[in-house]
Amino acid sequence: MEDEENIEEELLLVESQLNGLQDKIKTLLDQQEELYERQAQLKAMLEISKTSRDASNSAPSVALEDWSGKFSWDSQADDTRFNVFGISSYRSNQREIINSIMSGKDVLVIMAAGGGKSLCYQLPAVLRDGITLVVSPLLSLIQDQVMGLAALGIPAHMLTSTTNKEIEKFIYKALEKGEGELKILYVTPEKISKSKRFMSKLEKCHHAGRLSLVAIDEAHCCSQWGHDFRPDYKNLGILKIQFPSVPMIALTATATSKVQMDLIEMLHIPRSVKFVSTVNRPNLFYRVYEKSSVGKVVIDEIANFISESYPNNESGIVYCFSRKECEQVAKELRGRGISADYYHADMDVVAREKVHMRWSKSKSQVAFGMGINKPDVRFVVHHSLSKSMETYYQESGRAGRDGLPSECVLYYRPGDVPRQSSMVFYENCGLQNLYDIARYCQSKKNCRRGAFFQHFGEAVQECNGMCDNCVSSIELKDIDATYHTKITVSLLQEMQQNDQRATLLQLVDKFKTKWKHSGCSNEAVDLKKEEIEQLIVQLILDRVLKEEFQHTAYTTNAYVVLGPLWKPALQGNRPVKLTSAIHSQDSGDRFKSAKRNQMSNLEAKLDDLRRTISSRNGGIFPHAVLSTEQISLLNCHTPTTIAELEKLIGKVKTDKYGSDIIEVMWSETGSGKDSGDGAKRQKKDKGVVFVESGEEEG
Ligand SMILES: Nc1ncnc2c1ncn2[C@@H]1O[C@H](COP(=O)(O)OP(=O)(O)OP(=O)(O)O)[C@@H](O)[C@H]1O
Ligand SMILES: [Mg+2]
Repeated sequence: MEDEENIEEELLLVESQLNGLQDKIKTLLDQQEELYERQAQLKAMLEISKTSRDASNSAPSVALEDWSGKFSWDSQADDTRFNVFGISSYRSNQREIINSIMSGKDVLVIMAAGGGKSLCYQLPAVLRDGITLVVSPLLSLIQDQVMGLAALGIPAHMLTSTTNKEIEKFIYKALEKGEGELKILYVTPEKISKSKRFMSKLEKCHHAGRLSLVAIDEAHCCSQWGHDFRPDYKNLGILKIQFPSVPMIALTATATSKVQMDLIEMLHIPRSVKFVSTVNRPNLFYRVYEKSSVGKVVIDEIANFISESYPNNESGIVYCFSRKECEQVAKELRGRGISADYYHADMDVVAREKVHMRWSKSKSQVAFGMGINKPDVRFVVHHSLSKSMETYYQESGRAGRDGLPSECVLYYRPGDVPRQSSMVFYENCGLQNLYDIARYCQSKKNCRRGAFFQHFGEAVQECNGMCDNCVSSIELKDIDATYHTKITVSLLQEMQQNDQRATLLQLVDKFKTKWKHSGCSNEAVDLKKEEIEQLIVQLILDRVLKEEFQHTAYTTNAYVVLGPLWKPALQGNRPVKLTSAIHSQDSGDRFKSAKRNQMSNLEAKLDDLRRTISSRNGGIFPHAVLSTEQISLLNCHTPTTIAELEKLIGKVKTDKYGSDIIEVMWSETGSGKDSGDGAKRQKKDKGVVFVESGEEEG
């Protein structure tokens, strides 16, 4: 009997030790996974650095070459740039890239969206004799390019599944026999990997010395480490093998060192000359809005945002989670008077072309979907978060490709994270990538631009007040959520012991019930539903919790379970902080819409001022000088000193525009250094009437 008790006691002890050990193993496995990841990155970086060193050793001309020097084609290139493309000067790296291509080198170009990659292969295509082959992943992108080139009078065609027989015949003749006028031929990667007929025509073209250049656009699609892997891109290596003497240019807006390494290897261009430009898009204003859990409210907010900020039919794109959602949101926006068209790559050709044309010609304001190429897109709205920072960078980067100020707005709610995670968890690094962008969205303090620099491993540059967090006037506070975390973890622990699971939203409900029962005697603050969601996602990002997936016949469900670091969180050893806005976004927006169309004199003057400053600063976004919310705030609080102003609009803007703003404030409110003047004071008193301060005072 006693023996049995002893055994049972020891059994319990062993079991609890085993549990502890299993947790440690889990943590170690997670660490191992991270280290493997880092190991792969470092290996890739080492390899790239070796490759470029080998390349420069074996071909010293590459290292010695000055790509910005003088070349025999200079005057012809300048003439084509100006007279054909209508471009008055090169942007950063364009000339060097064109020169290296013209010298017959293979080239790898990493240049931000809208940086001007197309010119880098289109100009050499025009200058060199023969036909340039361009591989591009999306029909819509190809259509845009071909349309654009046609407008410039450059003979360009595309050969895709939608090309009619007659044009196909024309293209094949041009390739095979050099008949007809063809300078640039666009194809999708499937043509290279799947059409033997096409490849044999291309071979003939090359054999006759008429294949002048091969360009691989959106080259990141080659790499499964990239955000947009396309299996057919993997087969493009064949091009360099079959046409070794033809220069190849691979272009992308984003490539981590790992992806660069992959590209060089897969495309067989180890000696390529590499040009890397900054990822910074200084003309884009980035912001994240809190997204309501009520679908209709979100649509109202988007509709308000568009009609208020872009009343003159300026073009924009809205990205949604799924095609179905695109269709729905487009319909609802139309119902609210916004001319919105729904557009995606799989639509039937005629319908797609119609939509595309309407939008390109600015007959409709908003387009939905992907891969649309219009330089004067003034805003890109994300109805829900993208699946990675790279994807977001690329999609939001469709705004302002003409270099003019534009805006990128993402509507975020934590509940959208599991929607995405159940789609991406099976992808290579899918969850890790998603959590990176979730971190971007959850942050209320960090510079949005800084997040891009960090993600792409680039030195930080000035944001210049071009993101919400850098210019925010919303007061933030840190809530101590250590106790809430304990409750969440113990809740999940109990559930897991009973073999139960909960989705994020179910967990929020369970949390609320448990919170009520816990008596609230604790000093911890009561969290709003949105804050609980935010906390749970933060705990997932901090690995206190994690997501687990279960497949059913129709769908994949994401559940929240204990993560590797749940124990210290349960013991309260690691304080958890949640950043919260004292004034919620919502009330700010309500404030804004209440003031809409009722601009006071002061607001009108501040609006003028922001336009003057923006044009004085080379056309930066007026919104970036002072947002409409900030104008309302100034109107309300009428600051008359720099110190007061700084409290309302932050340091960066005050340093830059403070004296101008204060001047307007003084002129309108009659306040200022010399406000001892009775008449001015009287004017100020009048100005204050609308905030009813007189009544309060009296
Ligand atoms: N040197 C230049 N001066 C003025 N405008 C330019 C110059 N080079 C390109 N552009 C314009 O910039 C816009 C974007 O160019 P392009 O489409 O080549 O960008 P991209 O780098 O391919 O971007 P993405 O990654 O989005 O495809 C186009 O409207 C183009 O005409
Ligand atoms: Mg491009």
